[in-house]
Amino acid sequence: MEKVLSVEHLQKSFKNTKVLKDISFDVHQGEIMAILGPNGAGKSTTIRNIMGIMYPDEGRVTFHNHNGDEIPRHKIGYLPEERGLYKNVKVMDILLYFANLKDYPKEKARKRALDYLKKLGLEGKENASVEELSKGMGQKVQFIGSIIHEPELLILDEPFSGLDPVSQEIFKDEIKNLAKNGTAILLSSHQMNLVEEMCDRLFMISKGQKVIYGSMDQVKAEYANFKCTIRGKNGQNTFKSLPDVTRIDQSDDISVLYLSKDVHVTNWLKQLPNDLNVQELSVDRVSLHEIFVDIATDKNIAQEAGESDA
Ligand SMILES: Nc1ncnc2c1ncn2[C@@H]1O[C@H](COP(=O)(O)OP(=O)(O)OP(=O)(O)O)[C@@H](O)[C@H]1O
Repeated sequence: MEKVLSVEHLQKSFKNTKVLKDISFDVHQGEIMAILGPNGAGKSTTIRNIMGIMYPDEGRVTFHNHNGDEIPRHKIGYLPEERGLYKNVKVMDILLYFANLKDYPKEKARKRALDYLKKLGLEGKENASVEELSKGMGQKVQFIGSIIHEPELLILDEPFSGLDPVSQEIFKDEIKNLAKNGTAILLSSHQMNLVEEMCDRLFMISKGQKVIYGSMDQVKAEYANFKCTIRGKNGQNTFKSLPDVTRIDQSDDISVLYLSKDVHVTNWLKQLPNDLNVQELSVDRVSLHEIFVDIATDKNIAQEAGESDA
């Protein structure tokens, strides 16, 4: 698929602190690319540099063949982390205002607005004033505002925050639909389960630096080793002679054994000691959530596994 956005070697400092250190990634047509990282990692700063809200000290942002101020911003949709809509304005008026800012035809925008209000469970709210809406409803309206003009690239900074689980699912499906229809999507989110379900590729950043970059499948193959969870009364010594165990977490009667990368699971299971107390046993892949927590807490799964590059 065609490359829509390219971020190359971005560097940015605030006062004397470097918050972006050589950030590079691409977003392609029709894909959902996640930008992930702990609080303060530099996600929003990266996004603000892409949007031209601030400028990088080094590096460049390219949208199709355009750089810097030449980028046609009306072809980009943006849901910022900071939410806010004018309070005493009708929902439809504010959506038409967003469309107008992007030079999008008014009648087409009205039709799209009504369609999306319906899809997002806000049918009949077009004449409500924004101040009558709940926080989640307001967020839905702001989301519609970011896509009303059929952008080629959609940047969503924490789109799920503050939404109930049902609304999160609706947003997730809608974002997937947009990608299916060709929109390139860059998504920042802390909801790892949703990211894991919906994203094609991910870029993980920690302390302003790349830690992981690759397709979801590559990342899983590279970092999501197996773990074996055993419920039963077992001491640390029980597992001492077991091969291919990189870490053991034990609390009460639960032991979680993290297995090394290329372990053959069935062969490994055969080596469990005979005197093991097993009430329950499961073998699973480490989730994206666990990979994230390890990186954020400097346990460094990523460094152990080696870096993936897309
Ligand atoms: N305008 C600014 N002036 C000074 N420092 C800033 C500014 N904006 C961001 N920072 C700093 O840059 C770093 C990265 O912040 P950023 O908002 O990009 O992180 P983030 O990954 O989006 O975090 P979060 O998940 O908490 O939203 C932080 O240390 C933050 O304090």
